[in-house]
Amino acid sequence: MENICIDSLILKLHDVNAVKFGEYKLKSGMMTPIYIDVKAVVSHPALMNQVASLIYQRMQEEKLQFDLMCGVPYTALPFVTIICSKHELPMLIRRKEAKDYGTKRVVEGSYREGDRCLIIEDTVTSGSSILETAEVLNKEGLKVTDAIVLVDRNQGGVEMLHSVGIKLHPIISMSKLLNVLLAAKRINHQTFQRVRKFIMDNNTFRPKEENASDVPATKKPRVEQNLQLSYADRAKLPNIHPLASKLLKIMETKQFLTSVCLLM
Ligand SMILES: O=C(O)c1cc(=O)[nH]c(=O)n1[C@@H]1O[C@H](COP(=O)(O)O)[C@@H](O)[C@H]1O
Repeated sequence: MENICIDSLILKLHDVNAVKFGEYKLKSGMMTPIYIDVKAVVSHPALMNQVASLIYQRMQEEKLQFDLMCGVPYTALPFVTIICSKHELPMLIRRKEAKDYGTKRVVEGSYREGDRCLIIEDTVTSGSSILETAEVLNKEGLKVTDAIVLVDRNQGGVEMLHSVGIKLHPIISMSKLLNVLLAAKRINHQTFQRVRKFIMDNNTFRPKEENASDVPATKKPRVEQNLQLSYADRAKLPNIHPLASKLLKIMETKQFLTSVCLLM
């Protein structure tokens, strides 16, 4: 029953262009062949309600204990509003920037020190956006132990958040999404394999002991994973030094010319 529901939701998300294939830039700066654009759902009220119901269903299945709910700004806000209004649950709004007038608050709503706050997010890649919101809530004296996400891109967000004591509960995983789209012939085998490979090659999480310098893994992809990329792809990596990028581009051209010479 749950599977049927998730499968049809994935197809509806694809119908409204909330699942995009092409070349998109992630928050980390990395280029991706797939982008989950949950914002597209806001113009489809029936789908909005369905997503909100699935999030609520997940909260119940996991028997999550909390005093308040908060969405990661901005896409998750309408879903949290629907859930909190329908089930009469208290919610908080986290501001991205503090106001420089009025109350100057970064978290709007009523809460007490020690209250448990459940975080809701639309898409997770590295988990850094959820962590950022959790840190803001922690500074206000709130506790965050759990978060729910509509789409987990399977790129290390669950593991990263686990390492800081937050349990992430994904509703749709990237692997499930790709399998459903392939089975429904919404994408072909080539796209399926290309996106799957990108996801597998670009896990953003590195455990603490490996990450000795404490640089976030999102900003420091695995060297061995990068070596599997072509020279051209390595030249496009977000934190590549401009000189290294130039050299890699030259190497790509040289490799191409060598192949042409060999063919002649
Ligand atoms: O930039 C992203 O990583 C990203 C990928 C995607 O497919 N869809 C998407 O909405 N995002 C954005 O990236 C955020 C999650 O990335 P992390 O903070 O790395 O987990 C989301 O809050 C979105 O703003």
